[in-house]
Amino acid sequence: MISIKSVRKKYDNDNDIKFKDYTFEPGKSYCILGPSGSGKSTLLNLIGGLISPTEGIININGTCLNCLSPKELDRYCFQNIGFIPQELKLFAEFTVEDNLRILEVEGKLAFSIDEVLSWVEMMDKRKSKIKNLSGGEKQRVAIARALIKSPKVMLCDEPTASLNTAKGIQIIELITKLHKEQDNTLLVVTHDDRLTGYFDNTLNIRDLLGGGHYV
Ligand SMILES: Nc1ncnc2c1ncn2[C@@H]1O[C@H](COP(=O)(O)OP(=O)(O)OP(=O)(O)O)[C@@H](O)[C@H]1O
Repeated sequence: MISIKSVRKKYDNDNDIKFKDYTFEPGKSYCILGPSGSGKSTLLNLIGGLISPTEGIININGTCLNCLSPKELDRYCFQNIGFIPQELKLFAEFTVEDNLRILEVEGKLAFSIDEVLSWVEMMDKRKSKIKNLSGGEKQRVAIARALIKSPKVMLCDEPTASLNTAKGIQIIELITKLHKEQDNTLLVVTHDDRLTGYFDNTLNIRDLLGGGHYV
């Protein structure tokens, strides 16, 4: 279960975003829709522990994220959260398998590289450098990288943004299929309203914003 309570993020330049209290149920998938600049990435980054709230509490399965020390937070997020950012942050000069292998220095991985690459149908590209892959293939590597820890929470920021419609749908089908198999809680933020049918729940970011920014 993920709950946000009285959460507010005030950026240095006075952008001030307040979120309504909300609980995301365990094992469910959520699509959060909203236009550019509406606060989708802010919400995801807060839940993923990448940024801290100015006020409020973010609780994941009984752990208050913003009560942890920076070191505890790093460890918690590594073990419990699979994050697929909009900019995938893969190492372009490294091979597919080396992009996964470098995670081993951070901690024990739940699955083998072979397992996760077979789930995302990338076994034949394991020796390819990231810079030589298509957008959809890179997205598959990012999915494998997030899943290899068997996280209880999966967060995806605009997973179809750089893909054409057919490839985008394939990626969403893959993410939601793996979510069901792995029984994690899945949050996908997107501006693309063609994706809504693939999720247990669809929210508009308006439903989650509590005034002060987006009205
Ligand atoms: N680091 C930052 N410093 C200051 N303002 C920021 C920062 N990050 C985001 N913002 C502002 O907060 C608001 C919400 O941004 P956010 O990135 O969460 O929106 P978004 O819905 O994810 O947009 P997009 O779909 O374009 O990624 C915007 O007005 C943005 O300019």
